[in-house]
Amino acid sequence: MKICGITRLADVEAAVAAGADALGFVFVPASRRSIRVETARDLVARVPAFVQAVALFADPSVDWVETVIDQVGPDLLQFHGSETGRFCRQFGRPYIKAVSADLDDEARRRIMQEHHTARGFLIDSHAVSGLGGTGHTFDWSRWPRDNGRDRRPWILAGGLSPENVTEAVATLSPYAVDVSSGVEEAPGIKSADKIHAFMRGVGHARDQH
Ligand SMILES: O=C(O)c1ccccc1NCC(=O)[C@H](O)[C@H](O)COP(=O)(O)O
Repeated sequence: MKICGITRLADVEAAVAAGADALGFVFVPASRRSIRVETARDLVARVPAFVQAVALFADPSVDWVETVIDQVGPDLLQFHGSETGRFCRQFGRPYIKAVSADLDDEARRRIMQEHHTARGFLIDSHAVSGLGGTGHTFDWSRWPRDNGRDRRPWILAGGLSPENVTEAVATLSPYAVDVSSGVEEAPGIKSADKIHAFMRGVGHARDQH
């Protein structure tokens, strides 16, 4: 379970207390959840062992990614734009790639081949436009069923909330879920109550399994 778009220490603490596996920090200047490098560095320093700090980008410059790596020290990179595999690999860091749920099987397979070192793929509503964190669900019948022989994980994102996450996990059995808008009071301002409700929702789906 990843909680994305964190900007405050209180939200780091709430997500960790609720049992999040990963926390996302948005380094996309145009985003309403964009965080300053100095703030992110302080927050990441408070992330406990075994919880991953994830740095999000959308078509960044090489310099920007290197600055974030050097100054923030994320565990994982997440790319939301049209970055090539070569671009993402050059940093020598584990990364995941966001993929639009609108893509057909062939286009998605091409991206998976191109990103042959990616550690996983985030299936999201608007990734193809380089955007994310919109709070929009996609048609879950678009969820990819056939991974072929590629065993890398698919992460479900896009419009998840405490209200729909149980059904989403029970229906699609994703490797992980990623949420931002659905646990917020305002962009970048999370709600501890919603985070806990979201985690309970995931737990209900596991109980049904
Ligand atoms: O959050 C943003 O503003 C953002 C901007 C540009 C690229 C990605 C962005 N966020 C990605 C995410 O928060 C999540 O990985 C995912 O898209 C889920 O978002 P949501 O639909 O709000 O739950």
